[in-house]
Amino acid sequence: MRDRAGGGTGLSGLRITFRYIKPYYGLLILYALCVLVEVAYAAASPISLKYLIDKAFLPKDWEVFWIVIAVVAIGGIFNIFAGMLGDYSTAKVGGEAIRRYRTDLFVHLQKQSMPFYQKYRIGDLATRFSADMSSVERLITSVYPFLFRESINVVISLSLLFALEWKLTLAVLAGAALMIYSPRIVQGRAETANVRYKEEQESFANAIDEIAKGHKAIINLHQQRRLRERAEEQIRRLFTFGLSMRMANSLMERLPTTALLVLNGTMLAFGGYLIFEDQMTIGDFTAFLTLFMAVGQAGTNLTQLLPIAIDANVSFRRIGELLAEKPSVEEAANPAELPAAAGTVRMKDVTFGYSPDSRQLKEVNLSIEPGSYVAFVGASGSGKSTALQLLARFYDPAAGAVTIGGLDLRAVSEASLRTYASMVTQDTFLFNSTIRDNLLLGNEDISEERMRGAARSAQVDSVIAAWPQGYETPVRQEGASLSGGERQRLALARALLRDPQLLLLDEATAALDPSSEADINDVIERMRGSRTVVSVTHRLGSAVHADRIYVFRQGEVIESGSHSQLLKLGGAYRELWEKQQGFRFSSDGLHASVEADRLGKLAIFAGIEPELLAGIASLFSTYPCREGETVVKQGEEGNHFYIIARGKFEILKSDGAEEEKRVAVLQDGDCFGEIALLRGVPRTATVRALTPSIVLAIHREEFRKLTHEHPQVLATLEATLATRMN
Ligand SMILES: Nc1ncnc2c1ncn2[C@@H]1O[C@H](COP(=O)(O)OP(=O)(O)OP(=O)(O)O)[C@@H](O)[C@H]1O
Repeated sequence: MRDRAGGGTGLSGLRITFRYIKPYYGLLILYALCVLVEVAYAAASPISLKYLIDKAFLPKDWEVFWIVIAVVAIGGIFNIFAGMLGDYSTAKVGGEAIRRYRTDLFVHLQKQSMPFYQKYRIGDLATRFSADMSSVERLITSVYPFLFRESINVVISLSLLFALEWKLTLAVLAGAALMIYSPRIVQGRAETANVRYKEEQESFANAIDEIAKGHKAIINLHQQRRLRERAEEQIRRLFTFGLSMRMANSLMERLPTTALLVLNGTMLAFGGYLIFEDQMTIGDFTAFLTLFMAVGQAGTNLTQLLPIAIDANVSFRRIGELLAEKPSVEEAANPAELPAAAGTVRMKDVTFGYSPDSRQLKEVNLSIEPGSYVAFVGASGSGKSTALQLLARFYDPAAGAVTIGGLDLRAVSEASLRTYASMVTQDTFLFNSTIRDNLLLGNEDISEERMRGAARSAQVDSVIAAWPQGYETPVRQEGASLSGGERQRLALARALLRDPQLLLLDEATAALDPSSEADINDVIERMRGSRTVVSVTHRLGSAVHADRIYVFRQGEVIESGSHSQLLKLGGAYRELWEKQQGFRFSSDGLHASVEADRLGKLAIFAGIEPELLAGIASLFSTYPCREGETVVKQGEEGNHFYIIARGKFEILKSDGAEEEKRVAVLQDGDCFGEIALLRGVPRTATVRALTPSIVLAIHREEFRKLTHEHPQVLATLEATLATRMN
């Protein structure tokens, strides 16, 4: 749990407020003057009573009567104007202060690097910008001005009370200490309840964000009930914390009111005694009583501000926590500009970890010539995307350096790097605007022809043209209304429009069908010579024509060279390559088949004669899977064996009570569910598609028919699986 409230009475909030209102000192002085007028008038009114009673009513003096009435009326007019002017000053100063505070927070958030956005979830940030900012706004625009005015009011009224009757005032003051200190008894409890309530609000906002973003997966996995129960539990906690916060707040407000009642009694009794003893006139007593009522009311008002001040102070701390975060990737004090001309991109002995005690890249060295096409390949989790993100300076290396044209990226200005390099990430983000706006990103200088040219290169122009609103089609839910392939192509078109020297592609064609993928690979290859392209891909077919391929394994570059050089080397690349061979696809990618030779390379079919393998190959059917689709569910009986012809799947395990945990990622050429060929046992894990994928599947019954005629196949399979399990 973060930032649990300690003590504190809002001093840090006061200091921050002062910093933000300081530039408006002219308006602040005006406000102070207006308050003086208002307070003086409020204090003078009870005194006028003393004169009315003692000098006008009792002696029946009309002249004094009219003078007092005239003074009160003229003062009242001044008072109204002073009030209006004071309200304007506070609204203006408070509004400006909160505007600058909000902007500072927004700018600060924009400067943050990836770790910040991994630490704070959307609900955390949204709550601090909305609920917490509103609390602070209320404090600055209403509470502080009120506090200032009422404090002056109390001071002036108290001085007058002393002047009227010091003994009675002293007696009253002793009781007032009760009023001031009583709320402190519950202040700590109120603060803790307030922090808990806000944290719960934050976590509920995160839950709403999750159900909005993951609605498809939730329906698909039939998780509505589990999430509803979780939400009910959160709402219940909101209720409980809200109740204890409100009870603590109301106790804080009631204690001073109770103390005020005791004070009233004291004053009446002691005041009565002074009148009986002729130490006080009736006029003095009436004026004293009226003034005392005003002071008492002001004191009560002040104590009633306490819950609001506590609430705002907690909010100040929560916003302050964000403002204290330092970006892990910072711009140099005097940054250099990357030249427009392309330079060699290098990684020199780069070591990097997402956390201080982990190493996702270990002493990586690579060199990418200007205008070349380079591919990063390797198993899932080997560090390809991490290396690409360091080339885009989303992170800085822990050791070593990333350079472009000899300039260390840490010394380069962010603006020039973003113009020089553009990245298409795996998780395409689209703004909730139109398709056109998503492509142009506000750059109105780009002609219609250029925009369409980029869309054509990314194979998305004809798709957009087929939509009724064409380029004006609105994008909703950050692109969730579009298919994964459409999003990926739009992201590529957007990157091409920026015309970067260095194009960084992270699995940019993973969600596309084979023919669109081939078309985009053509476009990328045609860029060779004019643009440097670095492409992360797990599909080696896309890397065949690369000038240089870097093979990653566990954060290290273990091989590099051209496709033919790496095949000749006969190492990890060759092994990966062979795993991905032996599949045929229709151009729309809806149908696939596997060759008998390829089946023979799977451990479970090793040693089976080629004719029988051909028979087994013909039994496989094609299953295209949508992104997020669950192919195998943990606990359900399995009756299919699967080979991934194209795509990426995650293997998830859960021990029942806990959330599912990813234990592996499988991709092109991998297989799963072998045991289902022999018997129907519950699946030990869930398998879910990470990208649109194609799997080949064979049903146990189909396989059984074949093994009836050829029992040796079953015997081979039994033997292989038995060896694996031992
Ligand atoms: N933001 C992150 N925080 C912590 N660990 C991460 C983060 N991103 C990636 N990793 C871990 O770093 C390692 C390398 O991941 P990376 O994404 O670079 O691999 P990859 O080869 O690109 O794999 P894939 O093709 O599946 O994306 C993996 O173990 C991954 O779990």
